[in-house]
Amino acid sequence: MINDIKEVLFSEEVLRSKVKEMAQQISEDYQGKDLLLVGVLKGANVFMCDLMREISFPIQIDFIAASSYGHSTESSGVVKILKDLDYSIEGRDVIIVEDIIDTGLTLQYLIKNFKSRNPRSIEICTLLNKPERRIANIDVKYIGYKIPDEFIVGYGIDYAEKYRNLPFIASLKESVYTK
Ligand SMILES: O=P(O)(O)OC[C@H]1O[C@H](OP(=O)(O)OP(=O)(O)O)[C@H](O)[C@@H]1O
Ligand code: HPA
Ligand SMILES: [Mg+2]
Repeated sequence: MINDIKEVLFSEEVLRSKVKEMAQQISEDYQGKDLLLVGVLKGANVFMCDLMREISFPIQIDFIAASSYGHSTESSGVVKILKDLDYSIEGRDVIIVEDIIDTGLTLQYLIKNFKSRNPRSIEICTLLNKPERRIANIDVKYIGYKIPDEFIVGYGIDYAEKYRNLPFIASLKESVYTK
């Protein structure tokens, strides 16, 4: 697995302190509110688990599973919902938690879908933002890092369903996905 890595972009230690900082900001902004964090599976799984444990008051969580990349490094442009939310978000203060925003097509679809369910408020929190490839314009309140236009893996993020279990975030050697 390590032989497939081009460069480590964010180590475990660096991620830990960034996630803590993001959770502290959310804790300040949402203190006294009835916050629901919605993780977008599968990619946001690891980030969501670390983020929620650094939030300083009781929150609720839910997950939606959405996929548009499949086994490719390019978005198919079609967002498939593989698992919907378990609970209603009507009247709730919702933060959608994403691992990465690339073209923005996944979030464009999810935000439209969520808004039709009448939440009280809806904001976005993403660990990574890759603005160079953006197709859909998304308003993002919480961003961990801006990253260059490279295909990355680790900390929940996959290529062809693999590498999610790397504890750090890294770029992948092009030979891995061009062969
Ligand atoms: O901004 P976009 O171009 O839409 O890309 C971002 C989305 O792509 C990835 O999901 P993917 O479809 O790979 O599903 P996964 O989370 O199960 O890996 C990632 O987790 C985001 O949800
Ligand atoms: O760079 C990426 N890596 C993995 N999955 C992704 N989904 C959107 N962008 C990426
Ligand atoms: Mg993926």
